[in-house]
Amino acid sequence: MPARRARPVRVLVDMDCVLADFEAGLLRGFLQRFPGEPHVPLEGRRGFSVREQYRALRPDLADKVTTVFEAPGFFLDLEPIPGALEAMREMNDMQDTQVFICTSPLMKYHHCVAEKYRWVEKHLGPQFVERIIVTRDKTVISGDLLIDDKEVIQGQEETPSWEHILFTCCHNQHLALPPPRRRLRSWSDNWREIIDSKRGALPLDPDRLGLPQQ
Ligand SMILES: Cc1cn([C@H]2C[C@H](OP(=O)(O)O)[C@@H](CO)O2)c(=O)[nH]c1=O
Ligand SMILES: [Mg+2]
Repeated sequence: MPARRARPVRVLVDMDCVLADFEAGLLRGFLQRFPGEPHVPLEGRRGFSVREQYRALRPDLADKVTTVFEAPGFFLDLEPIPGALEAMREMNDMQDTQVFICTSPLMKYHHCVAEKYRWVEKHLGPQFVERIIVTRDKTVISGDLLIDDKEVIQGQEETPSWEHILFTCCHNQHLALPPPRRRLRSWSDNWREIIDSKRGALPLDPDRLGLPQQ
């Protein structure tokens, strides 16, 4: 039997609503900017798109809420999700584990992209800046796991290499996931077990088994 070398588990971690608290920042910004207008409280959020839910509340609110997340400083000032920074550091130090931050830019990318880089440098340091992947299409990025709050992730690749782990967020917490789909409820949940569940599927490492190398 040809011996194959083990490869690390590659984990792609989404940024907004997984590392950075987009939803809380958005609500805070909306209330500051439009104090007299109706808003959607976090416990009332449904569906990925903030814009669509504000549009349903009142059509002109769609453009108003958009000005909040397109404003300079919005992405840079987001608070980290509880436990996210510690989890990323621990994951990055784990043996046989590769961590990447896999994030999509807004179509109006002007502030968003640079601020995402600055946010990572500020909260996680320069070694994580090297791990940033910015893409509008996450299906073409290869990995074993993608931890992401967006319910459905589609793109050019119909069968992405990763398993999508839905990270729980106010807008997706009520969704019933069809099996075998898995969730990570927060960074206090069992992310280590989820990573380890991918190790069994990897080719065996001959060094560890004491097998001759080829
Ligand atoms: C417009 C919008 C963007 N975003 C986030 C998702 C993307 O980041 P990420 O891929 O890091 O989750 C980014 C660009 O769309 O902004 C939301 O989470 N909700 C929204 O309604
Ligand atoms: Mg996200």
